[in-house]
Amino acid sequence: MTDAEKHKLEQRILKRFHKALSAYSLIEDNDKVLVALSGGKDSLCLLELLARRMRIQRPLFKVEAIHIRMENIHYETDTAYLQNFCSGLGVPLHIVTTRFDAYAGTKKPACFLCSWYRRKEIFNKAQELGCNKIALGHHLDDIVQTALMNVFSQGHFSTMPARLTMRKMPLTIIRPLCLETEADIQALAEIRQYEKQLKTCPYEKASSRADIKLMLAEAEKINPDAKYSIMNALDAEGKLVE
Ligand SMILES: Nc1ncnc2c1ncn2[C@@H]1O[C@H](COP(=O)(O)OP(=O)(O)OP(=O)(O)O)[C@@H](O)[C@H]1O
Repeated sequence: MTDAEKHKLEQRILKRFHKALSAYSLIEDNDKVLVALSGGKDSLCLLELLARRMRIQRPLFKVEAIHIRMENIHYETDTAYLQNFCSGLGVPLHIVTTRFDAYAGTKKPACFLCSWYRRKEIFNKAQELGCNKIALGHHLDDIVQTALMNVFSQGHFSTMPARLTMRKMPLTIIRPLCLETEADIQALAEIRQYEKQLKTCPYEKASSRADIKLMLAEAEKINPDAKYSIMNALDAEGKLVE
């Protein structure tokens, strides 16, 4: 990629990030945002963008990061790398270790339990740290794929919103990458040389998300803007703010 192409990519990512912040009122003065950092390209990109934005005068907000280690899942996350990454951005990192029992009297799949216990730790830590917002690294492709999966399997038009105010906790979930494409984030990850984390989860298998991705690629042959069209429909129906 030439320097001019890199510059163009960075400008597009920044523009979409700022558009998401203002269109869905994601950040306000005095917010304290806890970024959920998995170590994957999406949340690394999210943390970089929020940490840089934090240094600008308005709005005045603080950023911290959390990484959850699941003791019983052998994710080889390089925590020293995450620590360095956060230090370089001037962001405190909290590493929390937890575990779940995949066989304990429940028929819920391991992936559901893992994600449920991870969220629980993130919510608890956010409240302990006095954070009012939690930022997740989902991007436009994730949001559009989820919408299609919900239409096909759940019978309703809904998705992961850009901003979700929790009813039972004083917390708001935000997704500042909601207008970024996965391809752009992937390209940025290559430019920045984000370290790839080794995932060796024993429960991970081909998901229905992979099938939806293929289907969406087919739809893009008919209309290259198909995913933006689905995103516009979600926006028009008020599905991106709850
Ligand atoms: N172990 C973790 N610790 C903290 N946050 C996490 C962890 N795993 C996932 N998350 C948060 O949940 C989001 C979605 O998780 P998912 O596993 O679907 O990641 P992904 O689409 O592969 O994104 P990423 O590239 O950030 O890993 C992540 O972007 C991150 O914000």
